[in-house]
Amino acid sequence: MSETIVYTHRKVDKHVAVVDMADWGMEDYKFLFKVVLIGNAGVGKTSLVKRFTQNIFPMGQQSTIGVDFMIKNLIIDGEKVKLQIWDTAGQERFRSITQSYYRSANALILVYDISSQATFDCLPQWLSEIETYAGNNVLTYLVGNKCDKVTRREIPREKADDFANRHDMVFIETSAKECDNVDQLFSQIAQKLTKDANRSMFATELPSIFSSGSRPISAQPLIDSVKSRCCKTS
Ligand SMILES: Nc1nc2c(ncn2[C@@H]2O[C@H](COP(=O)(O)OP(=O)(O)OP(=O)(O)O)[C@@H](O)[C@H]2O)c(=O)[nH]1
Repeated sequence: MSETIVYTHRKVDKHVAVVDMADWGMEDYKFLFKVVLIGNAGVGKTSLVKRFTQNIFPMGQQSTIGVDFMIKNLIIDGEKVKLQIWDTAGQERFRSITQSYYRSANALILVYDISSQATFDCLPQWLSEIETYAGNNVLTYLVGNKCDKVTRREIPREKADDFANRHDMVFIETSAKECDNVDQLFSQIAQKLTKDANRSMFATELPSIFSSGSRPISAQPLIDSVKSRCCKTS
């Protein structure tokens, strides 16, 4: 497992910019969110992460061994947010290692390959893994990757959309190769998590530890600590 910090700077839309580490101090951010990618081997998890974090699509990508992680900084509506992106191995033999990363995830990205029926057929198994190992309120996205393979499509978009709706997931199709919807995927997740974390803070009227110069917050422990305080005082 290795931590890689990558330097890129671009604007995704009027709300979100992916920014260079050099612009911030290491501890200078409001929220830290953990995002974990899961799904069968070869669906393109590593390629999605590399496209988002480094804006590259390396040919001949090696299979992931265990887990890998990357950090990316974003500015969401003026707030500094750090995404810790965990890329897990799809191969069955790593399953017991990768399962241990679900619990602390703020968001899960479940990936299949739109040109492979087999990867879509495995989704119920992945959902049962999520149910067993992830937290209750984890934000889950279903991602149909390789949407550039138009003539080899095996899963109609509507079928996947329907599956996602039935299982309370947000659905999006991407192409790591063609850079389709990849920034949108990660920035939508970061925006939703930021909104939810801000809402939780506001609802519980936390003291003003978030004013400038405050220490960074890892979103899940923050929300947990807010909940436990509420219980004590009520
Ligand atoms: N056409 C096309 N090929 C892709 C795309 N994304 C990934 N690939 C290819 O699919 C293969 C597998 O990609 P990976 O990113 O290694 O897949 P993975 O899900 O990380 O695989 P594991 O690490 O084994 O779990 C590679 O040959 C990639 O080049 C895509 O969007 N379009």
